Amino acid sequence: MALYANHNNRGDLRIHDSLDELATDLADYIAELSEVYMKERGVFAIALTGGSLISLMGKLCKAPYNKTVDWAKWYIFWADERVVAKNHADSNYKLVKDGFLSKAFITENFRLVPVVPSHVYSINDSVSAEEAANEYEFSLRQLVKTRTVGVSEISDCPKFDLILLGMGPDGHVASLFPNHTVLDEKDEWVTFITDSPKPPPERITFTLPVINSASNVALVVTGGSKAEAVHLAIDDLGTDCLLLPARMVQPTNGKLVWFLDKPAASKLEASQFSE
Ligand SMILES: O=C1O[C@H](COP(=O)(O)O)[C@@H](O)[C@H](O)[C@H]1O
Repeated sequence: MALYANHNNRGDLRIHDSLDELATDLADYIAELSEVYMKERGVFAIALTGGSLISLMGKLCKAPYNKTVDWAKWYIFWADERVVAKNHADSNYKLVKDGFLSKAFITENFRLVPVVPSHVYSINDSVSAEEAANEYEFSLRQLVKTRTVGVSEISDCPKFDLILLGMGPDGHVASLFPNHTVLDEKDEWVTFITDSPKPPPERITFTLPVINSASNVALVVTGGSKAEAVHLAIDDLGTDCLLLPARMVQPTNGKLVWFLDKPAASKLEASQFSE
């Protein structure tokens, strides 16, 4: 049985007994949002990351979602990407392609589920990290102009319908690492780093203003190795943990949801949220 709770100011918590249960809930959540924004805007702009999140999205490629989701209206982006070739084992694009997109094309019944290839916005992997970030931001600016991606009501930032993030045991989200100057970036939408503490070193990443302008942000975090970071990111602990990247995810006009398994949620102070 999943525990659905709301934390005072850190969003909704969905704590699951098993990864299978979490994956079903995540697929339901994404499919529901896809339908909502399809009706509201005619398209669904979703940004993914890499890591363990992608295998947890796998159920979307299976029944009933493979038939109910209107894949042709999806526009897919990356909230962070490693600056490596698209066929490199470290590429977040490759992870999504192998673990999700390629499966979305061929279903159990061998019927096509058409994610339109031109709606898949991967980075240019043949230029420097700086150029790749600039090019990615340029593409985004064109898509915001045409409102394929919405725009924030309070800044010129893109307003993604959904940004799906994982979190590392150090509390990093996308490629925003603890104590890194990238956390202070306020002007750019997409920036780059060349000194990631987690390999590979060169990455591009959405900045916090872009993440926090989204209509919906989901943090999908599993495993006991992340329990301490989950505690620091969610519980009320005074000012000490405010600079943890995951804690800096605070959608201004959007909704934040945490998908956790029990080991990841094991250090949460239950008194701070209501069921
Ligand atoms: O390096 C990265 O790590 C995070 C977390 O990955 P996980 O495997 O611990 O879930 C991921 O969200 C990010 O996209 C990736 O570049």
